Amino acid sequence: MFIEAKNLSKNYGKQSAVQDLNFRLEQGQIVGFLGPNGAGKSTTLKMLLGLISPSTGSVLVDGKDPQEQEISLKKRIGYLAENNPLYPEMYVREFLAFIGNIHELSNLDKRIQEVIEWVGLEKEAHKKIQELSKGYQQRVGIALAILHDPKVLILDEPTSGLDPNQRDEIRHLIKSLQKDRIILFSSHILSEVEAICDRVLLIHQGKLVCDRPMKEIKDLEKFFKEKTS
Ligand SMILES: Nc1ncnc2c1ncn2[C@@H]1O[C@H](COP(=O)(O)OP(=O)(O)OP(=O)(O)O)[C@@H](O)[C@H]1O
Repeated sequence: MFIEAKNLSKNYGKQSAVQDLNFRLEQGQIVGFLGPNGAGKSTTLKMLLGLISPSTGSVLVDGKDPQEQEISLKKRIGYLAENNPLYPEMYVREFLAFIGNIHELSNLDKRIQEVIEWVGLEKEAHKKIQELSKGYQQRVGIALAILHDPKVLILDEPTSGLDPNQRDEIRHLIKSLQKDRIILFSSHILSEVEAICDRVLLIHQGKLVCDRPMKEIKDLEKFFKEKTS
């Protein structure tokens, strides 16, 4: 499986949000997608998911346009949105079952239990989502993203709102999912990107200003500032 952006651009009215991006993502890599506020990260992620269409250029998932094969593609992609939209009135298990049914998963109870343990929600799983702390709500979002065992994980700031211990746990979790998957995640926490990513895509004012292996970048914070100021 691969995801390819080819001359990808998006304008909102007269404003250009993303300009002429080119990159290719392969399985087995965790790729950090970085950039200052307003650089165009969420816009790019939404185009990769087929949620919004490019103004020009294209996204290819296994050589196909995600907008033309929306349902089959959704089965292969897990997405944690930046604002992590959840149903606050639902209980954790009820919510995961609701989503699992949409994905038509078999052995759903077993899978829900597995995912709940995986993201460390055992003690909170009997609660309504609105009763959970921000960090635990974030874990529900991650449980949701991985429930159907997708081959591609797109995570928009997965550790926002988490304390340092929780961040470590989620980091290990993401690492454990690396094999055979494409994982793309955006984060403003550069130490986390340094610890977890194999590769860094850096976007500034809608343009890709770096696509490099993490090991070639000595000090990511310094590098980020040099490229984006
Ligand atoms: N629906 C929209 N309509 C108009 N402009 C938009 C829309 N969504 C994003 N933009 C603009 O496009 C640019 C890129 O925004 P985007 O949300 O992709 O950036 P980002 O890198 O994800 O930022 P952040 O780190 O702050 O979340 C910004 O100037 C933003 O105001």
